[in-house]
Amino acid sequence: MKVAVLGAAGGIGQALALLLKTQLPAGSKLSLYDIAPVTPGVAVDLSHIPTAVEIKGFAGEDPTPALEGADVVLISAGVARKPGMDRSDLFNINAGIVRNLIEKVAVTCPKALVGIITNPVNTTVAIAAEVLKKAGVYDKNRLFGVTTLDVIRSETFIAELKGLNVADVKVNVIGGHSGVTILPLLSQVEGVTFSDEEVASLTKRIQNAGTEVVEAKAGGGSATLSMGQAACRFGMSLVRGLQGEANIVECAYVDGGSEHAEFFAQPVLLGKNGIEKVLPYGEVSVFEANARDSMLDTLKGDIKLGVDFVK
Ligand SMILES: NC(=O)C1=CN([C@@H]2O[C@H](COP(=O)(O)OP(=O)(O)OC[C@H]3O[C@@H](n4cnc5c(N)ncnc54)[C@H](O)[C@@H]3O)[C@@H](O)[C@H]2O)C=CC1
Ligand SMILES: O=C([O-])CC(=O)C(=O)O
Repeated sequence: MKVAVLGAAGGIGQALALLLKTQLPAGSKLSLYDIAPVTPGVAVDLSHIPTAVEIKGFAGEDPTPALEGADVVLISAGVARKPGMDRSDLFNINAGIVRNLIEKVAVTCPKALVGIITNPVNTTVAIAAEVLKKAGVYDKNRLFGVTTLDVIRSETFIAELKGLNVADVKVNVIGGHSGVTILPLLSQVEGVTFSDEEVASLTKRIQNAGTEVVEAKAGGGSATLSMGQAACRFGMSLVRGLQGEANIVECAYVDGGSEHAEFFAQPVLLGKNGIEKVLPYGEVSVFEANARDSMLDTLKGDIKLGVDFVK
């Protein structure tokens, strides 16, 4: 099993690489790439951790050596938000970065499962799909926008509010990954009920959680450590699925034939070819149905921006 992290010298990339070095199955290879010259050094640093995961670091303009033979590619390369910015403000820089990296993925490891972390995810995933289509190697079951941070935040905040053991909290988060497009399905959480006020305030907190971190870091970046954990959870689920483990389900932003939009975050069953099955997200409350329907113009606009960028 070979996992490549692109953007590996960054805040998310380093946290993710550390977690993968300690959690990937024995015999795996971990390949780190970033334009930053420190990247081979990050790999040397991590190589001193005693796990049976072989790690190599690559810097410079060309990610090809890092991508050769990769089964899973996780991409966090790009710029992060500062206070006052929206995720969509990152489009101008990150769109081109994702396009260029995916062009290399298309040539070097077209069968890899690709998880896009780089914002704005609603748009960068559409860019990746268009690039892969142009190259003639698009497989909708192998491309994912990583929305796991919305899921782990929801788990954490629900457990805190309701005094639950966080390990027991399961929640689907559907839609996309920014503002109103993030929709936690609180009505489905087992063993608890929420008042209308709690639903409204908790939904808003989950939707704004990225901004909560951006403001708390006061110009020093956005979520990196919690995102490292989220990306590790998602990446490990991709790996487990590839290894044939049963019942691996994660919410992710995918081209899953949704009636709502071309890309939509919902639960997917993972397996040896990526998505084995797109799962229904289940019953929703009236509040959730309204929130879902009213996000769609925003989400579709974000997707169109990505498609138009490549076309
Ligand atoms: N999907 C999600 O839930 C989340 C997404 N993000 C996004 O992840 C991205 C990365 O965030 P951080 O790690 O905090 O940023 P960072 O600035 O700490 O790291 C980004 C890294 O990307 C590298 N980079 C830039 N251009 C590159 C290229 N062409 N090829 C390879 N590497 C390149 C930089 O050298 C840097 O090391 C941002 O776009 C951020 O908005 C952040 C948090 C959550
Ligand atoms: O908010 C940001 O810019 C980073 C992000 O996507 C998140 O923390 O959910």
